[in-house]
Amino acid sequence: MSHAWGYAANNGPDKWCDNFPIANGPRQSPIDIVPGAASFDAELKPLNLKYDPSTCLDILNNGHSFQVTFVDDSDSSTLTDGPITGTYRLKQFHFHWGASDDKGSEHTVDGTKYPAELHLVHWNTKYPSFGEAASQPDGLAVVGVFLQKVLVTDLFLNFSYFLHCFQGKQTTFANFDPATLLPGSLDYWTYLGSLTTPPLLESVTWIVCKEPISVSSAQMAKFRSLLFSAEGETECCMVDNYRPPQPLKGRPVRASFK
Ligand SMILES: NS(=O)(=O)c1ccc2c(c1)[C@H]1CCC[C@H]1[C@@H](c1ccc(O)cc1Cl)N2
Ligand SMILES: [Zn+2]
Repeated sequence: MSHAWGYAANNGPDKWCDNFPIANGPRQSPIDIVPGAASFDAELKPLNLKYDPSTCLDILNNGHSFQVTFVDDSDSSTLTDGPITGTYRLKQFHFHWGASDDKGSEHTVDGTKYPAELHLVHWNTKYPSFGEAASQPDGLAVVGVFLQKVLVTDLFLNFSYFLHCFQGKQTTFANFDPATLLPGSLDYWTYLGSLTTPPLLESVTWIVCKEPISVSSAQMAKFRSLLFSAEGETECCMVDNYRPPQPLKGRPVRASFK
């Protein structure tokens, strides 16, 4: 088994460089987005997200987050336009969140942390597979969406029923439409970065939506009831599974909106 990285003091983000030296690379993610320093680029196209709910496969607690995986052997669920060229296929989505509402997102906006962040992971179909694309500088495109706390929301994250999922637990999960997780406006910031967890590969075109989606405290509580630990291990709640912002190192951040 490769290195047991995690988010604890002994194996968390400050230690990842020991086994993954790219952690100190030139295009690491996440970053703090400073809207005032982003440049509006009129050439940026609107995002074109076409998701087919029937391609939803399963939901898995992978020990770092829970991810909903999609069938990606055809162009059923794709991302096109936006800052990218070509067609990227949806592979999975997952979240990062905090132990309390004052933290949890990976990207921050003028230093502001949101309680959680959704990542919709897509891979460039000019490569034969996700794994191959993940090692290419233009291989992946991840759409990031901030979650903000509201007292009452109609957003029902209907995968919450799987709740007490220990690490490695998997269950079938059909017909979930990820489009229900997108904000009303698809205005975005974009920059070249990396995976935010090991192997921290510098293969991601990041597309971070300006508008958050709403999540209730009940739904946040459900996220926080998940476990990092496997069955039989000492229970360890899955919280604070976020990497803090990394140095921009001179990278431009473009905005699709004025
Ligand atoms: N936060 S994030 O959006 O930057 C993000 C996006 C995709 C992936 C990761 C993190 C990490 C998380 C666990 C696996 C690893 C990666 C992967 C999966 C399976 C593989 O075969 C290879 C790799 Cl690299 N997938
Ligand atoms: Zn992520």
